[in-house]
Amino acid sequence: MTALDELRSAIDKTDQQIVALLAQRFIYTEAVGEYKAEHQLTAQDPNRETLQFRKIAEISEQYGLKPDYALDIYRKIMDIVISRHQELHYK
Ligand SMILES: O=C(O)C(=O)C[C@]1(C(=O)O)C=C[C@@H](O)C=C1
Repeated sequence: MTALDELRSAIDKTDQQIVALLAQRFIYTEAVGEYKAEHQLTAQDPNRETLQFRKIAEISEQYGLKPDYALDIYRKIMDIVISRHQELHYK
């Protein structure tokens, strides 16, 4: 195995963990979406997002990750969640 193969194998293992956690997160956000639809709450909650983005930036710094990288990824994740909540709301 070359050094490149070893690095790619480590990336594959990490991707497996990321996707498993992402799937778990979407299970929770699906339940939030059902709750919101039932209680007529808006799909997006900017105050909650502000708190989350602050926390995500802090955690990124703790792990030596550029906060902008994590914030970009989380913006995308939350946009997907918001679209899904809108779907649940109007179904
Ligand atoms: O906590 C909520 O209210 C959610 O809908 C979940 C979530 C998230 O993915 O974390 C998604 C959209 C909201 O704008 C805020 C947070």
